[in-house]
Amino acid sequence: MTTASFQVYDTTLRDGAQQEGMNLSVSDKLAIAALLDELGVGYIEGGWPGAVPKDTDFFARAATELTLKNAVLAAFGATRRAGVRAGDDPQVRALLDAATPVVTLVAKSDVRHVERALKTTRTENLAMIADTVSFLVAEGRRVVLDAEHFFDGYRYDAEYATSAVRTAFDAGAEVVTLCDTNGGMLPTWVGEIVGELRARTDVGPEQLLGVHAHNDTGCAVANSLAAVEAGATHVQGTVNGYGERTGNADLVTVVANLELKAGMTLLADGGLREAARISHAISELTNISPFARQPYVGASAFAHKGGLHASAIRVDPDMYQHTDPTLVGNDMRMLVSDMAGRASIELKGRELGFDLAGQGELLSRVTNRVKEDEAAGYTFEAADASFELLLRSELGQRPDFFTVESWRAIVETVPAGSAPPSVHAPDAAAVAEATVKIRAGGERHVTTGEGNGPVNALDQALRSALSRVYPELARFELIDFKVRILDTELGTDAITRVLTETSDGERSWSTVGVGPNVVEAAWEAVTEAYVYGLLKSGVEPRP
Ligand SMILES: CC(=O)SCCNC(=O)CCNC(=O)[C@H](O)C(C)(C)COP(=O)(O)OP(=O)(O)OC[C@H]1O[C@@H](n2cnc3c(N)ncnc32)[C@H](O)[C@@H]1OP(=O)(O)O
Ligand SMILES: CC(=O)C(=O)O
Repeated sequence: MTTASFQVYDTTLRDGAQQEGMNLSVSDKLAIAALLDELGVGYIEGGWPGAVPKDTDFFARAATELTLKNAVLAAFGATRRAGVRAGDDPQVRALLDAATPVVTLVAKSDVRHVERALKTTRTENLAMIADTVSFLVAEGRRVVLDAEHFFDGYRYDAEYATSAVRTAFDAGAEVVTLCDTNGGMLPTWVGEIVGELRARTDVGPEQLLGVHAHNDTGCAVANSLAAVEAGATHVQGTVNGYGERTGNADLVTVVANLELKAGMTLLADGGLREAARISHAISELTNISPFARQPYVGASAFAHKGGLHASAIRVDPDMYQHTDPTLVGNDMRMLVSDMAGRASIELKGRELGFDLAGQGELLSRVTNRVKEDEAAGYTFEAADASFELLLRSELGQRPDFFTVESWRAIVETVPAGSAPPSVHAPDAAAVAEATVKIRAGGERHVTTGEGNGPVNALDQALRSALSRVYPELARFELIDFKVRILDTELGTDAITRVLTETSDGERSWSTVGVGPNVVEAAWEAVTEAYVYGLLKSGVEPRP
């Protein structure tokens, strides 16, 4: 929402859902609507009732299942068809049946679309706008008119595009949204056109010009801001920039810019501070991985890698940050890598709960070790747990839960039937067996494990030995395993890096292993994961 004079209008559930690969259930849409309301937007466009059956259901269920405290719902649809009365057009009636306070109509404002897509006359298109808007207003609806292809249409025939806007206002529309439907505009063009349109159109005090920008030139956010700068007071967009083709203006970025840079107050209840959480929660519901480099709310938006950056940030975070991440619910993070310096290590240490200030010799040692290990193939920015264990070993604080005497793994093929058949050779199955010898709990343990591969077999054998001493280990589960060769020109002879992610059901941690042998690299990553997991479970070491 949303002040009386400025409207924040979300179209994630309508235009966002037009993104390739997005398929939301009605329950997903209801859950997203609740999150958008929490974010504090003023308007939630729920979909196109009467055209998309799921959207018809959404509005029916929303009436009883959705309690909104900040937003109102808008139903989206088109103006009446050519040659019929608005009240007789089933699509228009379906908009009424959705029973929303706001109805948003898409209408043609580019004369080429009127003549070639709608195949009607200039006059009839204006009549379609006037009739449908006035019909809905008479039925007690607040009407937003989305002037499709407005900017392209204005550049082609400004007079006609302007007449579409005037017609909508004259018929009672509260908002006319200027759409960059093809997303081909640049900010200067948008600013000039909105300024010119305002000069040509006598927009009344209760009438708002809006903007709806697609991102095909990568300028959707900039175009939205240019329109606002030129006088638009209703801005449309989608959370995470979802939408048709390359998407819509990312509404969170637009609003964050307007609130944090232009000093406006737009979201109800200080919703901007919840933006990162809500953006990620919506990613979960859309099942589309969050984009780490997304402005403001992305995981990397305030992540610092360069040693020089860290060194200045240690003095003042503002030196390398354009704003305070907590204002959008995000966090500053330090990344440790071969680009780290002593300041990066000190700040990362602080993030992990270690006060390393003033320990110059230790910081140099850890920095050098990180650089050497990274040169050998390790990557600590993707493996925070391995970095903490490295730091602890330099501090003399790495707990000794167990010691490994030796391990071995054998892989062999057996006739199909005794194990699931191999994908490539249906008559045979590859199976693995491993033996580990470790010391833990004051005893020597020699255990074996079987698995569908050597890592799985080693993991089984290790668990079987360790769980006798550390039953807590039963909760640990490997949830991701990534292998990469580091010197591609050597092919199967290359050094291998393994990254693992392990979970205890509540949180997860990442470790890294490197070696000329993939099983050796995996063994290192897996054993480090168990050490870290036991450490964080608060288990007393019993070596
Ligand atoms: C820019 C945007 O993103 S607008 C939103 C786009 N979203 C969608 O299209 C999703 C929902 N759409 C649908 O379910 C279907 O396209 C429907 C139900 C709307 C129409 O389906 P159909 O009747 O089978 O027509 P079809 O999709 O082939 O063509 C669209 C029709 O709408 C007409 N039309 C297009 N824009 C408008 C408009 N602003 N006002 C009135 N009619 C319009 C077209 O001229 C075409 O008419 P025709 O069938 O007489 O040629
Ligand atoms: C209305 C709309 O989604 C567009 O013109 O892009």
